[in-house]
Amino acid sequence: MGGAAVAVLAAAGTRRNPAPLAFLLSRVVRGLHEASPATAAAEEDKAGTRRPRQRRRSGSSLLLGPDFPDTWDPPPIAASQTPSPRDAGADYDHTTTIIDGKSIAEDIRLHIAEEVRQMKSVVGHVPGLAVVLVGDRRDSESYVRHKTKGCEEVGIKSLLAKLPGNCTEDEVMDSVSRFNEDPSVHGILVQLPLPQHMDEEKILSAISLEKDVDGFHPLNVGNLALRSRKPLFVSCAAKACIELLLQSGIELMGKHVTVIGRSKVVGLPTSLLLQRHHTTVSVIHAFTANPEAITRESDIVISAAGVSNLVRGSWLKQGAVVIDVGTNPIEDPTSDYGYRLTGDVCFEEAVKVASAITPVPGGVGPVTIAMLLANTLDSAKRVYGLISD
Ligand SMILES: NC(=O)C1=CN([C@@H]2O[C@H](COP(=O)(O)OP(=O)(O)OC[C@H]3O[C@@H](n4cnc5c(N)ncnc54)[C@H](OP(=O)(O)O)[C@@H]3O)[C@@H](O)[C@H]2O)C=CC1
Ligand SMILES: Nc1nc(=O)c2c([nH]1)NC[C@@H]1CN(c3ccc(C(=O)N[C@@H](CCC(=O)O)C(=O)O)cc3)C=[N+]21
Repeated sequence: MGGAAVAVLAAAGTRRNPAPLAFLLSRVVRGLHEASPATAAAEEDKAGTRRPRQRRRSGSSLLLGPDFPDTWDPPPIAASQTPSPRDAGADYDHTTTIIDGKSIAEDIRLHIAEEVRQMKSVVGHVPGLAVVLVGDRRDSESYVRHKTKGCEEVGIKSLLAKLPGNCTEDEVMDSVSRFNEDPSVHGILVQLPLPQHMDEEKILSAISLEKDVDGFHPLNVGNLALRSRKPLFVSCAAKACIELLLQSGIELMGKHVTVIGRSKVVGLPTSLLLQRHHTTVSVIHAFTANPEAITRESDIVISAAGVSNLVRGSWLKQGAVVIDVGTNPIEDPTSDYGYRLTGDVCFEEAVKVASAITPVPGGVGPVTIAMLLANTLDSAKRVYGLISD
């Protein structure tokens, strides 16, 4: 293979296959929805930025928001026969697409901001997201800062309960209860990991099902797994992985996807969500023998193990698509915060083999945060009767 050329998949206009944004909210939100596309387009024209991409048609596989579950329905024949522009495994002169998660997240935030503005004008309220942060892990503090900034950008009210690492479990439970009862809060996220002396399951179970924007509640996970069921919320990282693939024009149906990791935060919900998109899923975990034999057979590899450089170039089939969820802080005294982030994938090797790959940072992370905002908006819409399910 010759040297890999690298293209950045960025703004909508330059995307090879501007797959319609699997967009939020839309159809069932009368009143709110009707004004949305025109207003957003007008604003973006004014700002000289891009137009929103087309919404998915009814009956196709919507991912985000209330229309989520029809991903079980077979896609229209025409769509399924459309060859992917970068069919994984195809023999071609190699150009690797670097999938730009920052840009995709920015698009999503633009749409959310518009919906929030309309919600405010129609019902006089904005969505609210509450985060419970225990301890002072630098990476957790950084993610929470990103969440707060994201909220500010789209007009979502953000609340933070910051507790010391040596606080009691009851104090954390009290914060959760307060947010459960606060009508201005529509989503609650308890930042993980919690300190070791705390019972994570007990604390997460205390979050009201209707405010479980992380999608960790057993009913949400169970409904994600069951055909014909509708979870209220789906894990933000899982949604981010699918959104990145769809936005990059990668056909999912019938593809062999390997997910590395089986946690409730990423691996498990991602493998379940992928099945709703008719992929064949292999799951690799810490006890899997010879994982590289499985990834080498895969059209798409999604890694969420939390292990730097786990996935080497030799683990990938030529032309595979790589989604690197791993976000691993590595000590680095030369960096401002004393650490830098690496993914699970050895990027320098993988970029030579893959047809498309997400970087770390700037790949899955920003889209995960955008999905958290989307879940919070959906939750508020349910409360204010703007969703009919
Ligand atoms: N970018 C983003 O938006 C997000 C990034 N993350 C990042 O994703 C990574 C995973 O997060 P999370 O799921 O919460 O982590 P967990 O530690 O909860 O889960 C890790 C999973 O990976 C598996 N695993 C660990 N080591 C190996 C290995 N050597 N080979 C194969 N599988 C392995 C584990 O297997 P087993 O079950 O057998 O123990 C487990 O299922 C982290 O780096 C995290 O920071 C997380 C959320 C969002
Ligand atoms: N209850 C809970 N829900 C979570 O979803 C959850 C959690 N706890 N605990 C930790 C993991 C990790 N996670 C990330 C989210 C965004 C970025 C992100 O935005 N990353 C940026 C860089 C961030 C930075 O520079 O610090 C990027 O990759 O470009 C990363 C990681 C969510 N998690």
